[in-house]
Amino acid sequence: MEFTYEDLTADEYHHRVAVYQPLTAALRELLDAVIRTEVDDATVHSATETISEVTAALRAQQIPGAYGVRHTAEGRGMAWGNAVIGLRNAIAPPLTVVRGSVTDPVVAHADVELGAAYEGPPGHVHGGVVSLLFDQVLGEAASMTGLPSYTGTLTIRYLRPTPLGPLRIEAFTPERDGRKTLARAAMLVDGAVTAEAEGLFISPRGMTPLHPFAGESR
Ligand SMILES: CCCCCCCCCCCCCCCC(=O)SCCNC(=O)CCNC(=O)[C@H](O)C(C)(C)COP(=O)(O)OP(=O)(O)OC[C@H]1O[C@@H](n2cnc3c(N)ncnc32)[C@H](O)[C@@H]1OP(=O)(O)O
Repeated sequence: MEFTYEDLTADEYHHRVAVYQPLTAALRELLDAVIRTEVDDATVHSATETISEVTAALRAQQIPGAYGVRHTAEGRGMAWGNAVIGLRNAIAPPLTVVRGSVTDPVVAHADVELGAAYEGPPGHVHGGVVSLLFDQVLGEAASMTGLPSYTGTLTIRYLRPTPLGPLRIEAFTPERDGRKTLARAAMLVDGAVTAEAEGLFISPRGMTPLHPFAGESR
């Protein structure tokens, strides 16, 4: 697995954010519209053709595979294809994880609003999506102990169905033991817990330690 660096100035970085964030937001709107539309067949056929044309235009110049996990020389994370936080990924909710201090009782949190694209049970969030969100927030909380870590084991306790709409995830103080870190988190809707998660995160041998950090993912 390779993490790459992009030699971007801060201005170039912000320029790319300004270019791609609206594109991703527009596509996210499109995903929602496709699920909820009730227009006639001719309009659907016409929309399909238009979308194919847009896709062809974007494919005119492409990288060969996935986006990868890139960082700027200043250390800004650019996991822009990431399934949960990717700035260029319209299927990412998107989640912005706000990290505080590793000594805070809630070390990290994320607020997100999930719409029709994340449905499992009627009107409620798919269980796999709940797990997806927890994985990212727990992983970021675990990595705040100084070692970036991969998920070894993830256990979710689904206490009640989580309705689509706004929700919050809070991660609590992680417990590090060498290369292993235990992280816990809760999912809340209107202040009531709908699910709890516990994950064991393991840092592969030889992983470069991070300085403890605060801020936002992406
Ligand atoms: C300014 C810059 C900002 C940067 C900001 C960065 C933020 C960064 C945020 C990242 C946020 C990511 C959030 C998403 C995280 C994913 O989604 S990661 C993707 C899913 N996970 C994977 O693909 C992991 C796949 N597995 C592996 O790569 C390897 O099995 C692992 C997990 C690295 C472990 O391999 P290993 O190091 O060779 O393990 P090994 O030496 O055999 O065992 C070490 C210890 O762990 C235990 N262990 C090993 N595997 C497991 C397991 N699966 N379960 C439980 N225990 C295990 C062993 O029993 C052993 O325990 P002890 O005997 O020491 O007590």
